[in-house]
Amino acid sequence: MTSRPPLDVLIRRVDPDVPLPSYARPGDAGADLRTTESCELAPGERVVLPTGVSIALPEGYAAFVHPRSGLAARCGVALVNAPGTVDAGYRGEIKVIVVNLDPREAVRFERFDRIAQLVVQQVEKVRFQEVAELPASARAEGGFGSTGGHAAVDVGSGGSAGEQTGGNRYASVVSDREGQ
Ligand SMILES: O=c1ccn([C@H]2C[C@H](O)[C@@H](COP(=O)(O)OP(=O)(O)OP(=O)(O)O)O2)c(=O)[nH]1
Ligand SMILES: [Mg+2]
Repeated sequence: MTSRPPLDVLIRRVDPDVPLPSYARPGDAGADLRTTESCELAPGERVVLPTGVSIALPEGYAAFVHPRSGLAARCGVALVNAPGTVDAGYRGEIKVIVVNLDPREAVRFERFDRIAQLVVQQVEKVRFQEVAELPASARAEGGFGSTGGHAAVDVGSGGSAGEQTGGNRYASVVSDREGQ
């Protein structure tokens, strides 16, 4: 099997001392990102951590900031927006939005700890072609547990994705409506 040569991605250190993102093992999909700031997160607390690097991806690519499974399993650390999307045109410092989901324990990060991993992928740019009817498919409109295995979520008529029936358990996104 022939493997493709690696893609060259331009990178700039915002923090001159930060180690560059690197793959821990051959075959890894994600290159580990480090934080340049130390911090302590109380249970439930979130923080935006700098990584000390910015990149210039070729057009047609995006980078995705994924959580590290070990941190999630051991400490309950998650990324609020996982996976974070780094656009090809973004030249700012890559940031990581970390949350401590452990109900009891604080979590501490030291400078240069590995906090997330960056997966670079080719992405399609699409042209949306509006039609009155979409072509038929086996799944049709079935979603959210429609194949069984657990109680299907009733999203109701006009309900937003993920809305729970019988309660107001979804967060309002009012502040995001300006851009629509
Ligand atoms: O985990 C992340 C996610 C995003 N970004 C940067 C790169 C990305 O190109 C930019 C914008 O991200 P996104 O499009 O997800 O955020 P938005 O809220 O839609 O902001 P914008 O209005 O700037 O697109 O922020 C990060 O550094 N880390
Ligand atoms: Mg955006």
